[in-house]
Amino acid sequence: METNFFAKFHGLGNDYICLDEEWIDFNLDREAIKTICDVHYGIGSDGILLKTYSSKADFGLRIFNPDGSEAEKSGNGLRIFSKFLYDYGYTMKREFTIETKGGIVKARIEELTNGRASVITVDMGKAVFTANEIPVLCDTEECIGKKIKVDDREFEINCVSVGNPHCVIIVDELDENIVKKYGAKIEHLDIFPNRVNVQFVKVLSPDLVEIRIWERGAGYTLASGSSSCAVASVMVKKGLTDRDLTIKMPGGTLRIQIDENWNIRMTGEAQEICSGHLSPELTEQFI
Ligand SMILES: N[C@H](CCC[C@H](N)C(=O)O)C(=O)O
Repeated sequence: METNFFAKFHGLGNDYICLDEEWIDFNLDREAIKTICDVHYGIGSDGILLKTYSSKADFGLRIFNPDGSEAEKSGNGLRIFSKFLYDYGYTMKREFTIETKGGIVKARIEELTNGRASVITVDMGKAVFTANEIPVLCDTEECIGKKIKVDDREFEINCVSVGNPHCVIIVDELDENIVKKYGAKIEHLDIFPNRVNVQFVKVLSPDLVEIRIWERGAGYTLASGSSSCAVASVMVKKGLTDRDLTIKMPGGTLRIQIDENWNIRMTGEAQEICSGHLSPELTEQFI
């Protein structure tokens, strides 16, 4: 590994830049994150995955959104990070643990293609519906099937945490314009003290749903692993699907399995895009 080395990956079109905290010579602060994630002043990305030391798991991971905020969990991010660890020789194991701000998860390299990780499974932890653990301000213990009004429109929301907070809205038809207009407003509602990720979901069959995503701190993305975990948990809670289901997104599909104790397993692909070094003219701004 060399100083300021980076590798860029995507998980179903949700892209991330991997950095190793032992190999960066600048301060990865809010401004640095926003610049690196900017498509004009930086590389461009839906976020940064920073490899850190962990005393509790095999590896540590910090997850940053392109607005500079830090997330507790990222499903696509965890598959990508697992691939980064395996492909770049940080581990020879096919199964290992990763400590995130939202808890310790277990990753498994399911398939290799040409010796590189291609399909990864992550045990993402448990779905939590208790309102004050999400958090969401709500007059009942759980915020399931609650009606809210946003400007001129009413929505029925179902809130869940999978380490990071989510607001799931079931619709008959998916409309990208609605997602972009109201996702941004819902993200910042006062009832969500830490903001929230928003998903609109259309049920297609007992084992297939389609979603559109507005991510906290990132906006409209083509796919989201933790969103898929959140949606699957709400679907099972409301009895709308099987416990083993496929989530269809613009960027592709993920398989999610929810067990009787609300443990979530996510399986899907991750692909490398490019690698290289951040130039001194970029990083010297942040020393
Ligand atoms: N924006 C999210 C983190 C990234 C989630 C998404 N990219 C995924 O794959 O789970 C948050 O602030 O909680």
